[in-house]
Amino acid sequence: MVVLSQPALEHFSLIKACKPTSLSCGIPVIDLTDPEAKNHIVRACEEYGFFKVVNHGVPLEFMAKLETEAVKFFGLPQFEKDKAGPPDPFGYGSKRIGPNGDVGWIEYLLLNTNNRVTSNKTLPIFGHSQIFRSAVDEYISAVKKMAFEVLELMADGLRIQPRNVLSRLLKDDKSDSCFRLNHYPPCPELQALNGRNLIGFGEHTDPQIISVLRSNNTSGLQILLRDETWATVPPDHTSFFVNVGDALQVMTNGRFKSVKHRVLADTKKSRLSMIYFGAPPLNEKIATLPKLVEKEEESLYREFTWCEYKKSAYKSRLADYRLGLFEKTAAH
Ligand SMILES: C=C1C[C@]23C[C@@]1(O)CC[C@H]2[C@@]12CC[C@H](O)[C@@](C)(C(=O)O1)[C@H]2[C@@H]3C(=O)O
Ligand SMILES: O=C(O)CCC(=O)C(=O)O
Ligand SMILES: [Fe+2]
Repeated sequence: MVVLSQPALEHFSLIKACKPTSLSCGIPVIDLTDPEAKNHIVRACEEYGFFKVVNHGVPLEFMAKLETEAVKFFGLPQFEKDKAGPPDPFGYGSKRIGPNGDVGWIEYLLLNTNNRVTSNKTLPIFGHSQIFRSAVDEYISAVKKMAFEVLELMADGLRIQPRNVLSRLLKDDKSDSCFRLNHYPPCPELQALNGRNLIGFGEHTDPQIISVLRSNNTSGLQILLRDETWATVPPDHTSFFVNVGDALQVMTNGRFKSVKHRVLADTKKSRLSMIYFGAPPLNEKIATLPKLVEKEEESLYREFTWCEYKKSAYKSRLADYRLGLFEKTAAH
């Protein structure tokens, strides 16, 4: 990522620094080995749409290996990284997020989680390093397994059967899940911008079912609480953070809320994050789970396919409320 002089920062979103609450004690922590995990997960999804996962079973070695390889990739000369772009839909991107004018202090790699060979960007990304490719594969398969377990515990907690009602969507060979590596370089120029913060990744909800995030020990991630205040999530490089996505909000008829989140840039330290976005197959219908409504009419959302939702999401700006178009009360 090319480092910019201070006037160039004007192109990026700056926000008035507010004192965010630190949620160190408040964020729900789910221990996957706790027999009560299923109930804690449901409560966390209802109250925050977000939780931290410990005792997750993913080897720390997989996380560390992928982090090392990603740092190497983002450390390559700009012209090398650009060979792997643009991210349409997969590949390397810098500063621009999505197709509709959003920008951030970020560079990233977007990858699919199935059939990675189909992309002609694969060579510039992995051509130099089989180690990077296998670190990505190893990490994704371990995190997927953990995501399936979280979704099965969620179904148990919601008392829905079969317990794979959610996990089967991510397990499907045609699942449209994707994977993202984000690098937020330090931004020393920020120090001069008194009382302002630079946006690394603007506020948004994730469109998928769940997102599973792991980062290095640099802070930056914030979530929006029910009282509309931003809370800083203390980083923990050994744990995972799970977001409820829009599709899960619909499947639970709004009982679980997709969490609004954003990332602020740091003056001195790089942030590196890796996120698995668990999505259903493109042709899958997204609708409230029958066990969670008495009659279909009680569903707040009309039925749609993941493909329809995704198309609509990619026409929106990051901060837009994307589910609005799919609410039954919406005029369309
Ligand atoms: C502005 C956009 C970027 C995004 C596609 C979108 O039009 C709206 C949703 C954005 C988001 C957020 C979660 C994931 O990071 C992502 C890959 C996704 O599926 O939806 C991004 C999209 C992106 O960066 O292309
Ligand atoms: O990089 C992060 O910490 C979060 C990024 C994010 O929310 C996303 O990629 O959707
Ligand atoms: Fe996100």
